[in-house]
Amino acid sequence: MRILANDGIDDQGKLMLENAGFQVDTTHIPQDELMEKLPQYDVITVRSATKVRKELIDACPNLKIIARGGVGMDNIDVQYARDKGITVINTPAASSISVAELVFAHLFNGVRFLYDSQRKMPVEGQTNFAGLKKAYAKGVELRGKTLGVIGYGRIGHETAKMGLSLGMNVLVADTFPVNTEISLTFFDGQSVKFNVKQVPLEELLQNADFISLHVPFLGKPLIGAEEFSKMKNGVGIVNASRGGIIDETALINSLDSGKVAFAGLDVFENEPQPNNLLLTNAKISLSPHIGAATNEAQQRVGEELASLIIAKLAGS
Ligand SMILES: O=C(O)[C@H](O)COP(=O)(O)O
Repeated sequence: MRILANDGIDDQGKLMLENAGFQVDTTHIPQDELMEKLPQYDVITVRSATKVRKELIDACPNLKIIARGGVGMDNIDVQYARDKGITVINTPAASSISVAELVFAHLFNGVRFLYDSQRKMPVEGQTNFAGLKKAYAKGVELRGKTLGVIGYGRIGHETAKMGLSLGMNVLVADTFPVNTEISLTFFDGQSVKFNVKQVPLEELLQNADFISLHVPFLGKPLIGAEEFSKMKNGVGIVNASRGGIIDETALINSLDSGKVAFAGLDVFENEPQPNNLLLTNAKISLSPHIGAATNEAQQRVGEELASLIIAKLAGS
């Protein structure tokens, strides 16, 4: 059995697959060469970079598994592949903590203007230290503020948990009723139970000081001009889920008007070449789709993928 790990796989996961007798190839094959080369493989593992669309699936009649190391499967024609008898798997839980931590990196960045101060500090060796100190004197604390979590799946849950740990009040909005109880376990093993409050989206928009999005992209923005108009003045918003969930033009307008104080963006409508107006906006904290890009998350992803592939192919 040959496995193409086209967007890489953590060493431990690779080793597990090799120990199980699979040949694992980690050489990246460019998208336009996959039609020709993928038919030699039984399994392809991808992250979000490689697209596995209908034409590619049709070109690989012997493909047994498409394995997504990560959560979002919008780069794969999942139902089409399944209809052809191909197993499609992902690792929905492995990266939740890492994504939630990135959300807070953006939030801390936002409330203390780090995204802007880092751009301005090294001005040709002539940093206006006192001026900058004054410019960034009005930071705010997260503690005691209200965090609105839109989408309460695994990552939303982890984000809510971190918010509670920081002493934030947490509102969640989801299309389904959710279990609002959260148990926080500390290093000494003690657990304390807290509750988030589930509210309609509109109520969340009106009451949250900070908003974090954790929903899939369903073809049109969930947050546009109308939603921004309902938010508190000076709200901070973070999107580490999928590009397109926030209408980027509406976001820029809301930042310009001061309605939104700052945004943290890990994902963009146009990846890998986001709109330049976002990249150069002084009120946006930026990262290049790295929510799951930690050693720990990628190790968990690799091990989980390997286990799933081995379980599926064992004996076949
Ligand atoms: O859906 C995901 O798991 C995240 O967006 C991470 O995507 P990546 O594996 O391409 O970094």
